[in-house]
Amino acid sequence: MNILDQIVAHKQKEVAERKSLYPTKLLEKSIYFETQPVSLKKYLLRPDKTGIIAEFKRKSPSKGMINPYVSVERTSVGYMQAGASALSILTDAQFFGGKNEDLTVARKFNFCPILRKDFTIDEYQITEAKSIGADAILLIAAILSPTQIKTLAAFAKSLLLEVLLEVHDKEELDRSITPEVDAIGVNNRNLKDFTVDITLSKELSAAIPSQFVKVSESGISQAETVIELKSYGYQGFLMGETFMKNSRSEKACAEFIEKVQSLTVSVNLNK
Ligand SMILES: O=P(O)(O)OC[C@@H](O)[C@@H](O)c1c[nH]c2ccccc12
Repeated sequence: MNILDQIVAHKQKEVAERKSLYPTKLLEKSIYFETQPVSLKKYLLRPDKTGIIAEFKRKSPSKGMINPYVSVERTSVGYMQAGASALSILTDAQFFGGKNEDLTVARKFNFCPILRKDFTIDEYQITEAKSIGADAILLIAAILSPTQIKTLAAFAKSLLLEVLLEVHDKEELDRSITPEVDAIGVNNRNLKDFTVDITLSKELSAAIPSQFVKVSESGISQAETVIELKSYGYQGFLMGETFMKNSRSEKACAEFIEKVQSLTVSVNLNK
């Protein structure tokens, strides 16, 4: 079984367990059902920001342990102070070392949009995302049918959550695209074998209709890459490891963003 199949098999069990432990009715009592979410889309389009979605990720199947003891409070606040446009918080425990509480902590200390990064296969997880204070959820085309994507995205919208749809090739993009989603993320990492190739974002950019915000995901480590991807129409850049592999992830993020900003100034001067 490839890793993606293993994750989905585990998720199915986990969701079934959670459903009986914390029924939907209980989740709906959360205060976050009464608060207005912050739009990820809007923040990514703000001209005063760089479009970086900074991710909090302790470990991953591809890299193993990255930064197991790091503080979510310090990192998330630091990411936002560094000028990130949004946060992505991995809540999967088994494969990424995350938990729902990480997102709740980030929510408590930040006003920015927060993407709940998990492997969503069931409406229950969307209610859960809302209940912990998320503003947006991820749907991964590789693990969902087109009908599931449409239904799950519509359900997210009904809870005023935005949807980032992740694709890894043209075929996935063509079959999964639906007006219910807000942004399309091209994952440069192949989730089946972990190879990373940024050219994928460049190749797929023209095939993404302009009504969707374009996000390039994974494997970005150079400020120059962000500038290049911007010229291909990308407005969002999802970055985890480049920041998280440093003991002071927020400092790495601040330095990266400064570099992007100074390169942006020189690109504009040369126009
Ligand atoms: O750490 P990186 O290479 O900067 O990648 C971040 C993010 O794109 C990656 O964590 C990711 C993209 N899609 C996912 C789906 C599930 C879990 C994780 C991911």
